[in-house]
Amino acid sequence: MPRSYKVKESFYTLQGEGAQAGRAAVFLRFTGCNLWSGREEDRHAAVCSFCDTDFIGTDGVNGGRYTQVQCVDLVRSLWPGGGRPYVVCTGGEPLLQLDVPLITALQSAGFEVAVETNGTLPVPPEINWVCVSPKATAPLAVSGGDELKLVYPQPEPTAQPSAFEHLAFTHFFLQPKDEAGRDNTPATVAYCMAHPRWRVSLQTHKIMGIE
Ligand SMILES: C[S@@+](CC[C@H](N)C(=O)[O-])C[C@H]1O[C@@H](n2cnc3c(N)ncnc32)[C@H](O)[C@@H]1O
Ligand SMILES: Nc1nc2[nH]cc(C(=O)O)c2c(=O)[nH]1
Ligand code: SF4
Ligand SMILES: [Mg+2]
Repeated sequence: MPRSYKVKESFYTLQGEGAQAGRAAVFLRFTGCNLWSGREEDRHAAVCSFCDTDFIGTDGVNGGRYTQVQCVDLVRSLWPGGGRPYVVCTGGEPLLQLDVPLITALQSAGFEVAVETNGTLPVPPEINWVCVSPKATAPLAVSGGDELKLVYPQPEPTAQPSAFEHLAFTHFFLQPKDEAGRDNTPATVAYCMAHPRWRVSLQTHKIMGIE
């Protein structure tokens, strides 16, 4: 039996965040995370308590249990043709499942492979674009990549922007934490203006009303 991947959902949209914002991409959202069960009743006790995503189960659009071949076929079927085929692997925590055979199979199908990770797991060097988003007290297992995208603010001393500036990332972004009853954009703008190595990343898909 070939191994199977649990996929919550997969869809074609524009990357909303970070240095690739505005770029067409197939999103491949894997089920499950190591920093939160995904259940609301566990949120208050989770290491990562502000997640904006449902990553439980396989019931989303194009969700299911897929072999490597089926996964690649799904991603390929969602790309419209032309351009620079791009797949963003996210979750949940994609590196609980995304492995080198799937990465290289996606690349053989013509895709550049990006990952959105919380940085607690080793990142296969084969990945073309690495976005790390550190969380609260979760120990970082990653020392570099293409972009570090920190949700801001987070109260923990271990999650302050200054704790990451020594790392080997090309881009350093602060992304306003989306939370009910509070707009974190002004504080994010103020921090970036006072500390110019940081840039603001807005969740532009939410502004545009797309997935
Ligand atoms: C849902 S996570 C999945 C990937 C991975 N588990 C991670 O945390 O990077 C995708 C991106 O959304 C960001 N994110 C999650 N909740 C957010 C929120 N409430 N406000 C702003 N960004 C958020 C994460 O930091 C991450 O950059
Ligand atoms: N459009 C769009 N861009 C995104 N960038 C990162 C996302 C994620 O949930 O990982 C995301 C997402 O969910 N939608
Ligand atoms: S690490 Fe990522 S997927 Fe997991 S709970 Fe936090 S934001 Fe959500
Ligand atoms: Mg999202």
